[in-house]
Amino acid sequence: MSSGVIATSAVAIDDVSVRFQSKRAETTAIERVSLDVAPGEFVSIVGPSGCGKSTLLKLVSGLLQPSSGSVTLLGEQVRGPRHDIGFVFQRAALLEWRSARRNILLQAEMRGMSSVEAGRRADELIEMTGLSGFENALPHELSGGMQQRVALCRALLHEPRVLLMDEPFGALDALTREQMNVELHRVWRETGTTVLLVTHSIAESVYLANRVIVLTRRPAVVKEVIDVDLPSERDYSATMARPEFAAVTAHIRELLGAATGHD
Ligand SMILES: Nc1ncnc2c1ncn2[C@@H]1O[C@H](COP(=O)(O)OP(=O)(O)OP(=O)(O)O)[C@@H](O)[C@H]1O
Repeated sequence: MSSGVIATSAVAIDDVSVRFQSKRAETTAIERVSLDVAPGEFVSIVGPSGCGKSTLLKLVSGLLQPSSGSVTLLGEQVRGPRHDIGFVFQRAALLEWRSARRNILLQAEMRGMSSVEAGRRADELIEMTGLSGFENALPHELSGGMQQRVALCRALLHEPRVLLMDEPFGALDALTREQMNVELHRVWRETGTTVLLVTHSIAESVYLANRVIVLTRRPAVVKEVIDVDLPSERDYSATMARPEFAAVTAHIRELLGAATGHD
């Protein structure tokens, strides 16, 4: 940490606004949003389409600078692209000519990691995400869920303390998505990584998170922050059947209904 200050938050978004300027108009995507994410926390972000969720992740990764306010990642103000994070997008974006394992190892090559250490870590992640036996398969030989697992392994290879996920399971069928939720939850518990997840699925947002941030329609402001009071070990079916789960998801649905103005 350059400032010598001990970071109490993994991510601190402080009074951030984002305005996009074009020749035709100015769009305010985010309006005075503040959010603190503790180390090791799993935070889901939900909100109406186009409200500014991806913009929020871009701010944290340093791909975008706020118009006002500040973003701090691991104790350092974000002033440009940060390479000490992991990022998983909706599309796995794998290199078609490289095997699953070599796609994962791409991360190490780009970072100049020791190949022995990277290989050890890749094998550990392959095992953790159930990809064993498919290390040498090419992307077109993998299912959509498997491709996303490879993308997850690639994002975790350098053991980032913060993982950003932008609708990572949006292109998967419902059943595969549930399986990926269970796996992601387990991987998160095993790695202790701080996760910020943008999702359109209310069930996913609640099943995975310690907290759910509900944003309003654009310009996004924080409508409500919901603490998820569920056991940290979460069997999927048992969690879905819990009355607290039903109550929280119903509450979020209501908030989003109000947020989109269709109420
Ligand atoms: N580079 C940009 N230039 C101009 N406007 C932008 C830019 N990036 C995003 N926007 C606008 O900012 C708003 C928020 O976009 P963003 O992608 O963050 O929304 P989102 O909540 O992630 O959407 P979705 O849920 O549909 O993926 C939208 O109105 C979008 O058109």
